[in-house]
Amino acid sequence: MKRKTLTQYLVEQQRMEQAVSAEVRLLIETVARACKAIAHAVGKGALGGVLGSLDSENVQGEVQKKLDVLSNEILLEANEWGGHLAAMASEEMETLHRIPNRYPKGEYLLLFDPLDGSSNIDVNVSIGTIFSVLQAPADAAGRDIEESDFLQPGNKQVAAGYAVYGPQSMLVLTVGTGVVGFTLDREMGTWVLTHEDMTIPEETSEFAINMSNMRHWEEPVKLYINDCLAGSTGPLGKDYNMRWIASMVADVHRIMTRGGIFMYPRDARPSGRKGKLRLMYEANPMSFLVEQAGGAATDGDTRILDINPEGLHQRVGVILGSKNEVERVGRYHLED
Ligand SMILES: O=P(O)(O)OC[C@H]1O[C@](O)(COP(=O)(O)O)[C@@H](O)[C@@H]1O
Ligand SMILES: [Mg+2]
Ligand SMILES: [Mg+2]
Repeated sequence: MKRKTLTQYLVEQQRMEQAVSAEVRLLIETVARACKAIAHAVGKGALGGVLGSLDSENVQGEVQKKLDVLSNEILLEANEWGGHLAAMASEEMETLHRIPNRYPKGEYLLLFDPLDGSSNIDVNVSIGTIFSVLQAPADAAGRDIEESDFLQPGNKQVAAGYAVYGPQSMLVLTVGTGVVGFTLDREMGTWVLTHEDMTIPEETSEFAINMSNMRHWEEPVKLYINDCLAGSTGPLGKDYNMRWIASMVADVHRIMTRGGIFMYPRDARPSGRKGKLRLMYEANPMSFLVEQAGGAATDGDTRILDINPEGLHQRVGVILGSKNEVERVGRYHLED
């Protein structure tokens, strides 16, 4: 059986489903090309001199790894001259990056976490790239894009996806017509459609959370996890399994494949009150994908895709995955 490539899939989405414009199709192809270059750099590891940290910190005060910066540069360079973007924003940059005047401009905005799971880079565990596409507001035509143009709720995303650099490199994508997955054919250098119609089972008995933060969590999360730990003799009546890779991309990819619930909740630490993960670069694109695959995503109280962002680097509590389990955690919050 001859499989479709990413290009063929996108042409179909444009011509037959009218799910993407020609610009978005080209934009996604450009992001995918950049992810291929990042996959290549990741694969070289110590041989390519890409492991280890730099002396710099990003805007969030986190030490930057060489691969954080390299991946950011690859994405910026690949997308600058394509003519489909008005501006970009990244977890690794303090403010937006407007398309320079020497290049043609388009009407879309691209946001990304260039390298997700930074703590796993040097230990050879799966990492990834997450991206989100928005349309610039109509009144932005003919003027410079501002940060406020990016501050749209996640339900306005035109497309979102992630690449996971693991035993295989995969690109998982939604343009609002379900979720599909492509595997990188390393010999041919092509993204090949291998996972059609990815769906998350509604039920699960597998949770993912960083248990070392337990003492800081809010009460509903503590109660829920305690009930999971109580297993089949506890109130939930079943034994749970636990996984925590510490790369959101890899944890979400597992959930996309076999279900589960992923939680990085708000907590009582000054650094955790608003959550750890970033709304615009991590929570929104992943929530769009998860919902398109039949799952759910909230911050405990509110659907993530309905949150009105206040800042580019805003953080948020994240609870996402199998629908019935996410709703269950929502009930713990309601009872609080
Ligand atoms: O080290 P912790 O607290 O378990 O946090 C892990 C989480 O942090 C992240 O690595 C944050 O992303 P970055 O690596 O892009 O900063 C998530 O991918 C992951 O889920
Ligand atoms: Mg990240
Ligand atoms: Mg990152």
